[in-house]
Amino acid sequence: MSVFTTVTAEDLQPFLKRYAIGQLVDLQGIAAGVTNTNYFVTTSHGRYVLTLFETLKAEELPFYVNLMAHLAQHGIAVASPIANLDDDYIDTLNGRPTLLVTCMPGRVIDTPTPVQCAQVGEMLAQMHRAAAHYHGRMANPRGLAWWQAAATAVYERMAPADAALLRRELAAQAAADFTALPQGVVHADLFRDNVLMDGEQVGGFIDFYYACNDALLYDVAITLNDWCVTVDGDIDTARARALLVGYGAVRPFTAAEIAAWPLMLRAAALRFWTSRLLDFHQPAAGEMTFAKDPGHFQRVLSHHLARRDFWLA
Ligand SMILES: Nc1ncnc2c1ncn2[C@@H]1O[C@H](COP(=O)(O)OP(=O)(O)OP(=O)(O)O)[C@@H](O)[C@H]1O
Ligand SMILES: N[C@@H](CCO)C(=O)O
Repeated sequence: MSVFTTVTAEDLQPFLKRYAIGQLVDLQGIAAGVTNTNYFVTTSHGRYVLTLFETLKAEELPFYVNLMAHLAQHGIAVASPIANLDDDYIDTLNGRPTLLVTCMPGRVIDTPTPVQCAQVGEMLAQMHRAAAHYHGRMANPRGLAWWQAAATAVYERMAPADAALLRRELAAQAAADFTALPQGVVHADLFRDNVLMDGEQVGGFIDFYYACNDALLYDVAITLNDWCVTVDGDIDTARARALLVGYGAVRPFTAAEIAAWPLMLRAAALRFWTSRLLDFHQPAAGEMTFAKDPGHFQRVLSHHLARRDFWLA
């Protein structure tokens, strides 16, 4: 469940008076998600999603919320933040910072088709273009230094062969330099469960709370590693090609990106291998965790290491 902070209709009515979105008609807790409390809020004007932030503080939110507003203004399929009558996107309810956004069409899908992957690739490239003039800045909080610290915390609990693979890959990534690649704002967590698909179209990208400034190619690799791999962690060629063609038709890959692609796919796998290892071996005290399988991203990485044919464009 993902209602950590309960909201009743009585709580919501005075809150909604601070907005211009009509009268409350219905309030439903949303079961999916593990980080924040989310509710569908239906008013006489339409359907919205209310998020109560359980860990992020109000002062940490403007980068993400202003980014969503910027992208929505440029026609990207993201939920559009709704401002209150003081012209603030971030408000407070039951002791938590809040955000009210438009409800996006579609649903999370488990088994995407190549056509859906192409649409996600196309929207991701459009998102990168639209974010090019976004003024907010955010260093990647889950970059190399974080992977190294996470690995240090879990090495001794890992099987020696797995720990050795992790050490080798961290050394390879420490020697890599992606700073000359095209940079910009990346979502950095565009897994299937952070995209609503409306049939074959992208209904909306959600959950921008890992967004940051980094190499654009990193975002492509993270997305492909989730949308276009089989259950055993190998690339599904048809889905991968579709996603890359969809992306490249909007923002063609540069020669430097093509050269960096094999190592970037591994970096993106390493990012989630290390975070899942940490969640698995060292769940944060008091946090409600549903640890995801770290072994999956170890297998994704191993397949990338064994691969000889890296097709990007
Ligand atoms: N703007 C939106 N329109 C429609 N549905 C939404 C919207 N935002 C969120 N949802 C629904 O709420 C669910 C949970 O949202 P989300 O994944 O952002 O949860 P979270 O707990 O905030 O984040 P996390 O994925 O990190 O656990 C989504 O799977 C989706 O069904
Ligand atoms: N998408 C991540 C969890 C949220 O960062 C994972 O599957 O490990």
